[in-house]
Amino acid sequence: MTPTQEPPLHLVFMGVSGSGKSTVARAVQERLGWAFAEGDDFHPPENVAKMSEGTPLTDADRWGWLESLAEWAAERDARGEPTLMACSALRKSYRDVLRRGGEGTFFVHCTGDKHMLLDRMNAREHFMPPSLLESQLDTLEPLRPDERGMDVDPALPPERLAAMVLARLGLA
Ligand SMILES: Nc1ncnc2c1ncn2[C@@H]1O[C@H](COP(=O)(O)OP(=O)(O)OP(=O)(O)O)[C@@H](O)[C@H]1O
Ligand SMILES: O=C(O)[C@H](O)[C@@H](O)[C@H](O)[C@H](O)CO
Repeated sequence: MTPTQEPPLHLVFMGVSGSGKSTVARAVQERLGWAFAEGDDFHPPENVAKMSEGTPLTDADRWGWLESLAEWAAERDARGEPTLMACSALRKSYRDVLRRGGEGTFFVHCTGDKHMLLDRMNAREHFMPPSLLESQLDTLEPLRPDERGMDVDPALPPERLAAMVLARLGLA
């Protein structure tokens, strides 16, 4: 019998702005060395301009951006390569687009205390103003039980979170 090959994993670090998805994704990237896409870098300039001036994105602003991220993963999936991505992926319908990147798509939802996130957003230099956190939280649909993924708490140190993700996936 031919052994069946597992599809490549595509780990998507998701959550509202300031939830630490890029930080934990980079900590995992250091351990695994897989290709990494920073969702912020895939936004068209109009989206960045909108967020910078404190206007939340709409669904219509997000579809093309999500499709470009799914295409990035799908290209690598076709070559049998696993990937890492940081993308807010706030709604289930957005995650449905990202799942087109490959059968092995797995979400890591960074979800923690709102005040801690606000403090962290206030302390950093970034185009996303802290005033947009509220609309991000209003838009957020947490992972449903039938979606492949896990929650992590960004109050923990990034290296610890990376170890938890690797352990959960049997990659430690
Ligand atoms: N686990 C952590 N422990 C301590 N500080 C953290 C942790 N995760 C993130 N931070 C800090 O919180 C801030 C936000 O983190 P990060 O940029 O990774 O969030 P993000 O979800 O990618 O945000 P955005 O989507 O807005 O770019 C950063 O200043 C980062 O250094
Ligand atoms: O869906 C969205 O509203 C956007 O993706 C935002 O979440 C930003 O890209 C990011 O969080 C800011 O850094």
